[in-house]
Amino acid sequence: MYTLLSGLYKYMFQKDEYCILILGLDNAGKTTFLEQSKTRFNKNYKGMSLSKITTTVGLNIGTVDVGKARLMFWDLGGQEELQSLWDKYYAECHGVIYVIDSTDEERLAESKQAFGLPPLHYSQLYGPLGPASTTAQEASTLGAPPRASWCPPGRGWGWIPCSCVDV
Ligand SMILES: Nc1nc2c(ncn2[C@@H]2O[C@H](COP(=O)(O)OP(=O)(O)OP(=O)(O)O)[C@@H](O)[C@H]2O)c(=O)[nH]1
Ligand SMILES: [Mg+2]
Repeated sequence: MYTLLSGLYKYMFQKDEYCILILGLDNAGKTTFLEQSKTRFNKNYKGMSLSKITTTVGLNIGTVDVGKARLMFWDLGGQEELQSLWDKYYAECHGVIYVIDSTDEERLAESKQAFGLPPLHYSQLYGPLGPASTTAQEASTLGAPPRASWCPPGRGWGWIPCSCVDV
């Protein structure tokens, strides 16, 4: 009886958990995105002032509940010396959000290079990365690498222009 009830409870209330990496160059807006997501989706969360966000050394972890899903975000530091740590998290994550500051044209090439990691890293990814929301051509215009080099075959991907400040 206990097993039955606990199974029913889990079915009704337990959320599916997914780990999402937030990557991108330093100053791209990763932590701002995480703070805004927590503020927007977590009812009782009192967001910190965006002006108080400083560069991330290590990682920030944030949880956001969306419907029956619990998203555990890992926001990693984007400074060059920290980028070598990114691939240590791929095997554990279900998806990646790669943040690019599209107004920082001088660093678009650098951003593309930082994400254009060897296919080996990406083959460790599993789970859908999200619905396709734009074409490869549009992505390419903004400096994103061609899909084949950064998204494993059969995985979903999307390209979503947004602002994390004017929301
Ligand atoms: N205009 C504008 N500014 C933004 C946006 N997102 C972030 N910023 C600003 O960009 C700066 C850097 O934001 P962070 O969130 O600290 O960047 P980060 O990617 O976490 O940087 P690291 O922790 O160093 O890797 C801050 O001054 C933010 O206010 C945005 O959507 N629009
Ligand atoms: Mg940060």
